Amino acid sequence: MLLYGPAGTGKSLIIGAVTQQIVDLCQSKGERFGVVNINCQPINTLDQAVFELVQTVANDVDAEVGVPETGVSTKRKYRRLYELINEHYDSVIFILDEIDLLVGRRTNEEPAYSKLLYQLSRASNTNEIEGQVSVAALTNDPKFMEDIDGRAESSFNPRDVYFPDYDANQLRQILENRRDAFRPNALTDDVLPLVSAFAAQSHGDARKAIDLFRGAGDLADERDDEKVREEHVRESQEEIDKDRSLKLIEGLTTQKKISLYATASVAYLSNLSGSSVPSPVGFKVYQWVTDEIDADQMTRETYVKYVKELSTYGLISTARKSRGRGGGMYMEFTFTGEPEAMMNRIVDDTRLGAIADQEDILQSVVNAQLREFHK
Ligand SMILES: Nc1ncnc2c1ncn2[C@@H]1O[C@H](COP(=O)(O)OP(=O)(O)OP(=O)(O)O)[C@@H](O)[C@H]1O
Repeated sequence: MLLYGPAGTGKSLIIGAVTQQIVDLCQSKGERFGVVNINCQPINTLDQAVFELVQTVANDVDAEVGVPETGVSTKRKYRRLYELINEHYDSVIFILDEIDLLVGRRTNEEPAYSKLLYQLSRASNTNEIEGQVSVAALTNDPKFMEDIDGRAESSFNPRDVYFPDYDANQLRQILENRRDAFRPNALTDDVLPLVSAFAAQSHGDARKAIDLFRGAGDLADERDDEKVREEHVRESQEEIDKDRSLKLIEGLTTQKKISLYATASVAYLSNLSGSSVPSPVGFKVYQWVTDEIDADQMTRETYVKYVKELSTYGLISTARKSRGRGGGMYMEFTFTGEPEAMMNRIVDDTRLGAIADQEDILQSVVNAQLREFHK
């Protein structure tokens, strides 16, 4: 089977629940049904994946692993895997969670997941495993099968099971079952519908819906409020959104980070009221910062382009302004979130740390430039 769909739509949960039912059913008939479940995310190579499978089975049946992790061929590991399975199970299902992440080390070779799927799904045909073999591959990637080798595709040839996003009703039912995480009567009536509606609107991910539900509870708890109310849900959602946009910053190139940092510092360190940043001032501060840390210096157009780009992430808004007759036009940047939080996020991982240590000087540069601009 190929279980695919976006994150948090219940793929792992459902395959776990269904196989548990099969295990129980088989047990009542005196059959041994093995469930061999691994998550491929931390695994780098085919060899490690096979070893992980051996370990998982050995653990489950309380047997010796029987092969060393390194220093023997992958073939030996497969052999040990089949040996353990033949000894202890009548039939088996391999569950390979996050299968698309098992790519292996070499780029121009058949990916590791393709080889693994090929081997496991044909192990029954080749009699390496004596009983029935099922393979369930779980992935978020709808195009997963496109990268599978033709040979693997014809032996794996899965039945597709698609897991769509949950809608608000489904999320509500899922959360209903988690009411017991709260004290009796702690939830006001609008909390569950609101969490479900927010979660359905933005992603349909049960894991995130549960996080939001818990976040609202945490907030009420921190404030010693008797009940969890709508406002706790809204604030908790705001926190999550804020954190998400800050995370975006981490992925920016160094030049974009410097541009954003300089602009944010004008908003944060300005002695003037209001935190909008005229682009000529932002650019002067940007030049000062690049000089200080000895980084390349882009033109003013590029600087403005970089900062404007951030408005597409909703971090800032931009407006065109006129300096009055004969003064020309400039852009004005206004931060939607806290400029200080952005600056902190940036210095976490760049050379800009050196600038953060001289905030006094930066502040005087910012204010000198602002005075100059408004003269
Ligand atoms: N139908 C459901 N009923 C109750 N809880 C659910 C349901 N679906 C998902 N959950 C909960 O949501 C969380 C995520 O589910 P799960 O790990 O199964 O998703 P997934 O589709 O495998 O996601 P990923 O691709 O991110 O691994 C888990 O805590 C799970 O218990």
